Amino acid sequence: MAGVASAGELARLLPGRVCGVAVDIDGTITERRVSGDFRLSLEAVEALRRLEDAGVRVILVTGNSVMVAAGVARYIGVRGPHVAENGCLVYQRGSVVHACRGTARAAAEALEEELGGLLEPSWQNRCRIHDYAFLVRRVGPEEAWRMAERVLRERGLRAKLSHSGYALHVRPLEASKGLGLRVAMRMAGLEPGCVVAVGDSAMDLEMRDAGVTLAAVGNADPRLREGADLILPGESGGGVALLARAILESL
Ligand SMILES: O=C(O)COP(=O)(O)O
Ligand SMILES: [Mg+2]
Repeated sequence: MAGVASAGELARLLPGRVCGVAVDIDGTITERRVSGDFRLSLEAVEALRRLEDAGVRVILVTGNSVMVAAGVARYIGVRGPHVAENGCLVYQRGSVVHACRGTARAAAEALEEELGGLLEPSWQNRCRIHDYAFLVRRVGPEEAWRMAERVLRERGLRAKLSHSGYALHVRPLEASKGLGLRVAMRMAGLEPGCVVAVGDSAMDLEMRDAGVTLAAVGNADPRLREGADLILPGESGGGVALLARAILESL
């Protein structure tokens, strides 16, 4: 269990000189971690801008589509590269790198056919290529996951299911936020040892595979709190603002 860092001790838990931060979007730089509430935290936006101005690279790492990731990055003003579709796409200045070879499109179509009343396709699915998202209706996420697994098994479709706390994702087997983050760090010339990642859901544990320090926001999913290197003493965007302050003070 990662220690809950106070704002004061946070700086001591960070790598020597932080060169970059990898931040999840929904639940992490939003005001709250509430499905359907996507309002960005203005203190997190300010904090990310201050990090960029101080030369600390900001990389968004999200399950959202590349269009959403690119839009959020543009209007916050963070350079990237940015990781979309839960690690499958890496975007920078108009060009896209496919970190995944496979696509879960056929699996997504099967879920839509068989579970249409329970799984509502995300509006972003029309501009996705590898990873597809569904809003869960009328049943809990665990029940939806079990039903989706059954459909994929019966259809003989091989795909990975993950839940972000906001949507059920069906992904290529090789998909991982860590895969996309490794590609993004390579493009940015950043060593994983000086990058701090921060997220809110169990899917963000995948960022640890990229060799970075992983922080959980204070209100993160318990599985992320358990597996992270540290837990921030603030919720969602408030936690990111505290992390940024500790990084800026350590520079
Ligand atoms: O796309 C989602 O389901 C959640 O997005 P996130 O990865 O930025 O939390
Ligand atoms: Mg999230």
